[in-house]
Amino acid sequence: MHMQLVFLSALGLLFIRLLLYFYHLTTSPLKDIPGPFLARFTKWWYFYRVFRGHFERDNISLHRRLGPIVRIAPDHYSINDPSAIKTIYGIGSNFPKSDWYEGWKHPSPDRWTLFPERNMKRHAETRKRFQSMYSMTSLVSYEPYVDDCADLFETRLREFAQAERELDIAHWFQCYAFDVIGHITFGERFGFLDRGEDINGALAALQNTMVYSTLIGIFAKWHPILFGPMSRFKWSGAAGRAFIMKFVQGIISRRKAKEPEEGEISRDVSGPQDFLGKMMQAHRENPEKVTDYHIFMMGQSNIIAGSDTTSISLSSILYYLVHNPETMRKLRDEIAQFDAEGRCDIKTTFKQSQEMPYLQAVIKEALRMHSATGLPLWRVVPDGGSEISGRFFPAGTVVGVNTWVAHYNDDVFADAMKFQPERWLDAQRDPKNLKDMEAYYMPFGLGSRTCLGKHISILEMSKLIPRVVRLFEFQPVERGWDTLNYWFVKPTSFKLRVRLRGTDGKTVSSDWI
Ligand code: HEM
Repeated sequence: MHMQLVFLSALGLLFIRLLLYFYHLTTSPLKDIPGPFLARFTKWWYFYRVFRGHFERDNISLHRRLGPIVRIAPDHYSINDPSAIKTIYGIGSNFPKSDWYEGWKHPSPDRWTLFPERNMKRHAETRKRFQSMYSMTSLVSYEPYVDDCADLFETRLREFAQAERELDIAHWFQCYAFDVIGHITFGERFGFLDRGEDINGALAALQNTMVYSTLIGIFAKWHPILFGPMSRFKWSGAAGRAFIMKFVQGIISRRKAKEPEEGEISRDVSGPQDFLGKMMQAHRENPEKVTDYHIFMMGQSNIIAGSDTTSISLSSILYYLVHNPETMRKLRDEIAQFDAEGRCDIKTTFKQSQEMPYLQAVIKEALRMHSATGLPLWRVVPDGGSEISGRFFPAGTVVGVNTWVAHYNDDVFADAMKFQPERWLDAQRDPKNLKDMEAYYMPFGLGSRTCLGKHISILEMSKLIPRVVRLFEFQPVERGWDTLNYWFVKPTSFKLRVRLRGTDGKTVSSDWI
């Protein structure tokens, strides 16, 4: 009898829920917005599509078929309209990140981090406190660390060239990006470039974290329930996050143990100074403003947000160069010309790289064609609702623009499927076109949540690309590549043959044997 009562109450509750659900469905002002049939009722459609690992393609094709606003899940709308950018992401827009970002943090409220932070006040305060460490003027203090890693990267490529062995350059870019971010953040390289292997399983741990966070975020309520039990399994993304946290804590403790006394600290700000050094100095000066938790949290953010993103972007730049020989030729011509004028060293300085228009256009266009992140940047419509793309969206609706959808919009980027660095140079003569493209160009996100490490990643890319392109020739082993999108759209492999171009870095060698 007792069991029967429980069963009937559960059934009753389910029925009421279904009724409310259908009431919402039929009265919603957004009910006529098109989308896959299942997406009207459940998030499982979105989950399944993301799980397959190619959501950027699904998202583009949905918009091509169904127009600028598409339903992806109940109350979740993907937008493809340049006019929506300012409303959703503009500074002061007040659209917080959605609960999808919950999956990117430890479930404990005390263990918040910057990237998934949904409390807009705490986010703004924290960001303001640390943004000078990521500024253009700070880059000078990080440049020697990048040079160190670029030296090692060059050595590894020379070895592959000499041994006439093909290499997975996506993997080596990952080694480079990890070592650079380790060096810049903690003053020590992790050693990936020395060994070329996944030391202590850190790369795998990060990848597992990506998959876990991307998927669990879709059903964010499950994250606090599943995180604990799943952390026990080494292969799981939850364990991956725990691994990275321990890894970062370990480095910080080692560094603290080595830290000199207050009086011994060098105040030479013109020399290289890593992130941790800067943070620890700020902590000593004002321990309440820069706490131990801040030091840990920002260090961890750099590793998670700044390694794969940069390596994917480097792969993308080289991918489009090796598949577009004419672009490669033009880039080499620019490098040779700047070299002849004494304006481009082998270890290209950041300043020199910024003066090379074709190099910058190549980087920009490659990041348009293949952006590191490939899911909509979900935000919640604030109180009072909002008009987006000619429709009124009630408060609480989740809306987002996917970088890939924006970048493949033919109205903004003519012939968007085509890799054309020249579009950025030609647009200099057409300010309206340039303004439109810039406004819908978002590889680093937008507005108050735009990438904090953007300048650092541009430093890493701008220095390495001219160096390898002038010293080496590359031949792709296969045309095209495969990618997997678990938030980061990662190439699964990118195999190349590599050959030295000649000691002067100018000789173009004969055909591949
Ligand atoms: C080419 C390389 C990179 C790309 C394409 C990239 C892309 C992005 C994007 C798209 C966002 C915004 C995500 C959103 O709105 O949901 C973001 C945020 C962020 N990125 Fe990057 N990133 C790169 C490199 C880096 C590096 C090197 C660092 C650190 C040194 C970094 C640190 C961060 C942080 C801390 C945030 C969160 C900012 C906030 O919420 O205020 N990123 N990045």
